[in-house]
Amino acid sequence: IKAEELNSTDAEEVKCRGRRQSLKCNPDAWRKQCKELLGLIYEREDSEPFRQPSDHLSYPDNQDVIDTPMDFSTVKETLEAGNYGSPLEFYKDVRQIFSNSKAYTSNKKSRIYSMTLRLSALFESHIKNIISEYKSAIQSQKRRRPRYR
Ligand SMILES: O=C(NCC1=[SH]CCC1)N1CCN(C(=O)c2ccco2)CC1
Repeated sequence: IKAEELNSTDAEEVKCRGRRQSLKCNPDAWRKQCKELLGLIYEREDSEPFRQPSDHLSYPDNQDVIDTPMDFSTVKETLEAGNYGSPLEFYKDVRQIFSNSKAYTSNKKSRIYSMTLRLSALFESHIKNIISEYKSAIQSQKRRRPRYR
């Protein structure tokens, strides 16, 4: 069979078989990429208030406003324990951190809330292609298996 006779999915699959470990085709590459992204977030001073669970003593109403507390140390532990099945689950938890802060803050000008705006701009600019590379790696790994009904 000549290469040009392969359809695009086959060609993609053949290409991926050859380059299994490359970023494009490795469906597990996202874990390392998310670890690196977390490192970037930790480097930012803006992440300081979000690296540990908010202490309910100084923010008492936090509990009733926030039904899913989340912070970057929890995300880091979950990622390092291998308890995220995909970058989408990682994405969901990180976005929870930002939405909690938004839900909690009384005014949009609050210092802490403005920190989450900068952090989420950084986060969104990186997570986008981690997720799209993951999705295309999954696509190219899909072998067409006959579906037995
Ligand atoms: O207490 C913490 N973090 C843990 C810390 S900070 C240093 C010691 C332990 N917060 C405060 C509440 N949070 C907000 O997003 C917020 C929005 C408007 C006002 O507060 C989340 C972060």
